[in-house]
Amino acid sequence: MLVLRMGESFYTRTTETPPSAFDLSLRPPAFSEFRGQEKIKERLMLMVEAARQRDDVLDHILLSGPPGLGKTTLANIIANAVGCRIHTTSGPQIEKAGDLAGVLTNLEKGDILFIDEIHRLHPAIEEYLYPAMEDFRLDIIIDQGPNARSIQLNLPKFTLVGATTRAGMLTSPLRSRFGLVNRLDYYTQEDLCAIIERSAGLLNVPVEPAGALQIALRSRGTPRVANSLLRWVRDFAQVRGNGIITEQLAHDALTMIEIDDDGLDEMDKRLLEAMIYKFNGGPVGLSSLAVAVGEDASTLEDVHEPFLIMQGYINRTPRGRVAMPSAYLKMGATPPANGQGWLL
Ligand SMILES: Nc1ncnc2c1ncn2[C@@H]1O[C@H](COP(=O)(O)OP(=O)(O)OP(=O)(O)O)[C@@H](O)[C@H]1O
Ligand SMILES: [Mg+2]
Repeated sequence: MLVLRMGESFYTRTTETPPSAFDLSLRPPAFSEFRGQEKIKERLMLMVEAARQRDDVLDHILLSGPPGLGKTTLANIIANAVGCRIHTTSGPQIEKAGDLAGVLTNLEKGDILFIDEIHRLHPAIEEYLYPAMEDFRLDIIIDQGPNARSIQLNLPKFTLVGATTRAGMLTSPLRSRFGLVNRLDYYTQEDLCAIIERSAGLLNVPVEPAGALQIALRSRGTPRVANSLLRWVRDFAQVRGNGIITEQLAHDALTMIEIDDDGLDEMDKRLLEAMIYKFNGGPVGLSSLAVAVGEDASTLEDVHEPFLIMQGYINRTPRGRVAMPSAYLKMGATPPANGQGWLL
């Protein structure tokens, strides 16, 4: 139950950290410009079409996956496709039940409520979401003690789009209330090349296909990384070249910021180095690794680890993280002959 004291008012805080102008200008506004994630796109387009035919509101949608793969972008595309307003907030921003009530009572029929980092919602607040999602109802208690009165607010039918980098941290009651759960995957080189060429077009920078490929190879399967590397290469091309992004120029530009041919950055390499030399290949716990490399554990888990696991450099076992043979080779070390570490 939501408890509001008399005189306390609902208020909305739907302002998340604004994305940079650069991000906004490159964000595809429609499904037709959103490259890759074909299965997810197809499902979402079908849902939008079905709702349109029935003149109904979209079912709730969960988008999960590592940072920078397009969750926020897709939420905005969905809102554009249904032609409704999108209200954006995030798990940590909804501190009190009143915050949620403020957000929910601001919605109009068909609106999209986008909750980023939904896994960080407070469990007590999550409970108010259940009836809101299922029956479009909010149960509120006004005042306390003998004056307490219960009020039920009917909400307009809305669509909740939740985004999370940690689908595993969502409680099952919350997860089960989403009609469609989508997990975004890392992008292929081909898709990344197309995204880079599109962004380059918007930025008015000529890019040769081989130049785009050099950037794509180092983008860790992530459009956000691709766009920020492109921005750096554009600066480099302007100052050190003739403005055109060729293969050689992209290579020189990316070498200057120490991103290797496999897209590993300094922190990835520090992580592998620590695993191999400090922890003898593992198994090692996440918090020990975080201390060893001087990085926040959740950043390691959300950003670095999924990519290193996908590339086969490390593995996650019940006893901790272990370095795989390719990690040893990458760092110029010899994998242990007895398989200690990675075979555990
Ligand atoms: N499929 C795509 N095609 C073109 N550009 C894309 C695509 N996906 C993402 N982008 C670009 O990548 C950037 C990051 O995407 P977005 O902000 O949607 O990621 P996110 O999954 O919400 O990340 P986070 O988990 O950090 O919030 C955007 O600026 C957008 O321009
Ligand atoms: Mg986002």
